[in-house]
Amino acid sequence: MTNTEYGHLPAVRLSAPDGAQATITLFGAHLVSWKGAQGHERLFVSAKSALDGSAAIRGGVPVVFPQFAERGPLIKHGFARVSNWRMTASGIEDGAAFALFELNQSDLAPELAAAWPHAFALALRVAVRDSELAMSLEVRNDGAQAFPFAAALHTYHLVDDIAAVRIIGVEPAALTFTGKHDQPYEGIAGTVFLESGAGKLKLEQKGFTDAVVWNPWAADAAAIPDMGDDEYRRFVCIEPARLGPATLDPCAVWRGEYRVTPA
Ligand SMILES: O=P(O)(O)OC[C@H]1O[C@H](O)[C@H](O)[C@@H](O)[C@@H]1O
Repeated sequence: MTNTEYGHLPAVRLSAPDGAQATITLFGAHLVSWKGAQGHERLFVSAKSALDGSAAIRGGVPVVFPQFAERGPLIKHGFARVSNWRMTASGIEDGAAFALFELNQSDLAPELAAAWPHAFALALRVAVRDSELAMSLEVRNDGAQAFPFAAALHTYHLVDDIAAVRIIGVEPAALTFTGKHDQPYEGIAGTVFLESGAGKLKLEQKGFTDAVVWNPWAADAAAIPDMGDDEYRRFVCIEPARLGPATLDPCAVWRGEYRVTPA
């Protein structure tokens, strides 16, 4: 693990024994780059993304918690992606480079903590090697009252051309794209395949019972200030999610796991 910067944001770089690398900003515990052993990038980040903490990063793997999108009173997708996390461990395990990031209520900006007054603790583990990205998200309730939450790992997969993308495992037939797509899929089986010009990936999730697939297409992309007009062609979001909201009892822990491997 080495300390680095991503834009203006403090970040850590993980280097696996096989040559794979990852970069994660402390702002959001946001995975912004996963490069295979040959140096090719697998995640999309917009060239127009804010990289100074003024807004969530547009791309990579935003951590969505404790609210999905605008399904509640909090800021869109919750506060996890716009809060500063702490890195609490890192190392090499099973040939992968890993790091652990934590966030709890006392890490939040006062207005964010006031808007969601629950004693929570989040732990995000990211592990990479050439042939695998493994992430887990744990949510713990350290308070005396149950709380509701939603969570997602809002992955922006880098693709050559959205028109050539096929997603298998969310709909009865292969999903292809000819326009805007923004669809939650509740209660999916847990294995999804992404085929694109960049190859075929197997996406596995546990604990995350749902998935959301999003591509804004041209008109919406043009209206998103931190996205280039043509950038929608270069990514598809497939988001392992627990849309719920789920309820977490005092002392209880919820765990979601996510694995990306070549298929
Ligand atoms: O622009 P953001 O707040 O990052 O949200 C980006 C997108 O996230 C999810 O995929 C939602 O389903 C979309 O409705 C939303 O537009």
